[in-house]
Amino acid sequence: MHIHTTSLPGILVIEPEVFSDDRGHFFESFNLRHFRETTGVQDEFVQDNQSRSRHGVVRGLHYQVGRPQGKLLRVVGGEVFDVAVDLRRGSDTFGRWYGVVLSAYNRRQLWIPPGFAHGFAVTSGAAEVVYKTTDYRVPDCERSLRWNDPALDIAWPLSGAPVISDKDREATLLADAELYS
Ligand SMILES: Cc1cn([C@H]2C[C@H](O)[C@@H](COP(=O)(O)OP(=O)(O)O[C@H]3O[C@H](C)C(=O)[C@H](O)[C@H]3O)O2)c(=O)[nH]c1=O
Repeated sequence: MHIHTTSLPGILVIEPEVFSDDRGHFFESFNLRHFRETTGVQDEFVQDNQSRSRHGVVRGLHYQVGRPQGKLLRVVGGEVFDVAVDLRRGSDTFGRWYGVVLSAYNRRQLWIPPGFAHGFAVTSGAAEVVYKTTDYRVPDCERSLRWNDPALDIAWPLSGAPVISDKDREATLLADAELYS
């Protein structure tokens, strides 16, 4: 497992060790002891999520106030451009975003600690995203940040208007968003 720091302190890109032979390949997609030892992250994961989205979908930018979720993401089919936005009031990187391509091919994983909004754009025909969270979903705590907020200026690799949910169509701008203290 190789750990890469990013432009946003706390956000990590993880590349698993892949064992290939003439049958195909094997890799440990998650090993709690190894994850904790190599990243130093001690958060506990309590929920696994999986979503499938077609080309051009943007899911996000989502976060929970009061019950922030850390997320460990990977793509098991297709490819996405995955984005985290720092919403921690007082952070040196507040309002800044980090994006990375996650795909079934590159097998990269992304660790996003609590305190960030998260979203992704599907750049393949379809994408299957699986991720662990460090707290449960609490519907009343869910918030949406506008994917195309000019204040964020996220360089989404989209060729046209994305397919988004009604919830995301009504998302909040950063200037009006509830933040993490
Ligand atoms: C997130 C979630 C959703 N749901 C139900 C609620 C809805 O009936 C349905 C779809 O929910 P939603 O449209 O909020 O799904 P996404 O737009 O993929 O939301 C996720 O997208 C971004 C990328 C995230 O990082 C979050 O994990 C999450 O907000 O699944 C559940 O039952 N449990 C859950 O944990």
